[in-house]
Amino acid sequence: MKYVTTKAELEAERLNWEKDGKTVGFVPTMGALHEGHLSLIRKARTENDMVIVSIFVNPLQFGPDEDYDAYPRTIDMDKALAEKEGTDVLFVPPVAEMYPQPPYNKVSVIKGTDVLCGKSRPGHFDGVATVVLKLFLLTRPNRAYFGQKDAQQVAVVKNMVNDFHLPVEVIASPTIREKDGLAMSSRNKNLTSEEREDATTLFSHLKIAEDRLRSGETNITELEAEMKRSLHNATSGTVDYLEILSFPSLTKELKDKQVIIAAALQFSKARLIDNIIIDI
Ligand SMILES: Nc1ncnc2c1ncn2[C@@H]1O[C@H](COP(=O)(O)OP(=O)(O)OP(=O)(O)O)[C@@H](O)[C@H]1O
Ligand SMILES: CC(C)(CO)[C@@H](O)C(=O)[O-]
Ligand code: BAL
Repeated sequence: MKYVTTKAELEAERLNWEKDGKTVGFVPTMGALHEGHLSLIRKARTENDMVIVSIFVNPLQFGPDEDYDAYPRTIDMDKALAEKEGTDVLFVPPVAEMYPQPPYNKVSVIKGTDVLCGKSRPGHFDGVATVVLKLFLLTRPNRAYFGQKDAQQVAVVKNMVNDFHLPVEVIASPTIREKDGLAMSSRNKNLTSEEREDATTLFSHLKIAEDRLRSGETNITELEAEMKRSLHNATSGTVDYLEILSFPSLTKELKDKQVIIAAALQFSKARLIDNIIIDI
């Protein structure tokens, strides 16, 4: 595995592969790798000749009171894990390599960003779209792999790719969970042991809502309100949102063939999100 930190080093690798007609799979991450990330790398490994993984904690997608500084950083372990999964290039740019000179131009994403995390974290998805576009242009992948845990992110990135005619296939991969159902997330490291125990209630509430929908519940507003109240009572965290929306359009009106039940819980030092997507 090549460990590269500059655009020039990455480009040198990329040009070699281009010359040889190799296909490229790309897995963007913010590091502190876990089985969720590794599942994406494994998928990329089986579907492409070459695999690029990036680790970059992107300041542009964090709000001023968010956890940019406290975000887990475990680069030595990440290098070993990425190498073990057969990554060809691990791209770990310093902030100045991605954002050399302020002020920064940004991509503005307005589709599907007025709900869920987009509503709670203003500007977050502009930051995500900006860095993902830059990373796509640097890595020029045939396929890029994202986790369904961040379902709104997948929808935003797919819309951007579609609207800007970017020549990349965006592939969404299922959420990998701990044995007790908690979605794996780098931020789980920032939970206290009590918070870790009660974090499982996030997924169990999504499951209850799923069961209710599957058994024919049609009063979505009432179901959301009930689930939100119950989640509030079951956790020491603060319920940021629990919403049931059409997927992938993320509208209240259930116009797509799928529905997303999504929730976010804010704990003392970690904000966790999770969702279940079901066919209707
Ligand atoms: N449990 C998971 N299963 C599948 N994919 C995941 C999982 N967790 C993260 N991913 C995906 O890995 C990619 C990189 O995510 P990121 O580095 O932010 O990790 P994270 O664990 O989601 O961290 P965070 O604590 O920020 O939520 C994203 O596409 C994300 O959706
Ligand atoms: C896609 C991403 C790497 C962009 O910074 C990030 O939002 C993430 O890790 O999900
Ligand atoms: N995986 C989501 C990135 C973020 O929360 O900033």
